[in-house]
Amino acid sequence: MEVRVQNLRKEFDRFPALHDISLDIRSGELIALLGPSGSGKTTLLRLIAGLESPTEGLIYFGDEDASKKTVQQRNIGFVFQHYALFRYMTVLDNIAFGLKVRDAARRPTKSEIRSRALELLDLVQLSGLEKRYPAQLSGGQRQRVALARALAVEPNVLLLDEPFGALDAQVRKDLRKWLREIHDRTGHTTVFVTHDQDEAMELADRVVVMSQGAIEQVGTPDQVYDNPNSPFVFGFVGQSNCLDVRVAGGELWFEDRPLGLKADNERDGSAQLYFRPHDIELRDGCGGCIAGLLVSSRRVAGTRHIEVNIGKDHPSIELELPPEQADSLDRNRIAFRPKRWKLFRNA
Ligand SMILES: Nc1ncnc2c1ncn2[C@@H]1O[C@H](COP(=O)(O)OP(=O)(O)OP(=O)(O)O)[C@@H](O)[C@H]1O
Repeated sequence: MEVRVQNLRKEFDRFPALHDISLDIRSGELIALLGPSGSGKTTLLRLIAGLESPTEGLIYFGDEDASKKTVQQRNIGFVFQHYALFRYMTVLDNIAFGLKVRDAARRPTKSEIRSRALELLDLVQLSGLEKRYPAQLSGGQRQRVALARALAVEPNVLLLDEPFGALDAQVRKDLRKWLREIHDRTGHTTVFVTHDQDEAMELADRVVVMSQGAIEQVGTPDQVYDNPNSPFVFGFVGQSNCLDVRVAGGELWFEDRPLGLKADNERDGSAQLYFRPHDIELRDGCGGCIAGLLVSSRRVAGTRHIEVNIGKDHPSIELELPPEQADSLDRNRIAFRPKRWKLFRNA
């Protein structure tokens, strides 16, 4: 189901947790709400669910105004980071719970409930564990059961709040892939909260980047990574370097040197140059480059990350290079120039 959020504002005791949020979530879409702690992700999720009511604004489910509807009326499926399963119920009973407690008119028969729960258990790849109790499962298995339980009621919208947040890195990675597969099979409109950019980029159809109670950018993972629309998004989604530069005569200058980078349509004045650690080219001589000393070097998977000191008045720069290229550098003089970059003007 399509969900539309219109001009939402939420205050807690006059503290504005969300300012004027508008967002259209398409039917069947998997959307990630991504942002640092306190940016308002969970508050937005709880407003969509009906667990909080907005101070101002509307929420539509399809064409219906759902703003005044209860959680039950909205028919939401939830998975939280620490959403404890019912400890004294078996896995199968946990999954069946939402169907069992339906009012008599909408409740399927006992055998229909059982077969639906078994189907879901199979979907989340836990067949055979139906008689276990939550304490007899791993953390990852518990979250799979929680997802099966949320799906049992055929929710209009599935809301996931850091569902893998408490799990270790490898399990998280596996579950991410698995969740994407389940989503592709079941097609529920899904909103997923995370502060982990890798998780958002890998899983979501679109990413909503939030900061301080507002939406900074909405786009596909490629759009927000390749074309961030603010310094915040550039810095939050992926690694970045930032350098104070000057625009003069359609060119970029760093201190007293031109960088050999054109800024044709920019007015003269100061600006911030953002670029990714791997989007650079090494230079031999320094006609148009940034130069500095190698401070440290560390291996990260297939690349080497090197830190370059470019002068005491500037933050150090991080570059990402193939190990063989990094190892052949003269540590006393690393010269480079961004290949892809973006300029943000100082106000
Ligand atoms: N019930 C509440 N009462 C008062 N303030 C609240 C309440 N819930 C949230 N806030 C405040 O609203 C802001 C947004 O909180 P929210 O939990 O939505 O952020 P978040 O992005 O989900 O953060 P995290 O990643 O840490 O969970 C925070 O400043 C928080 O302190």
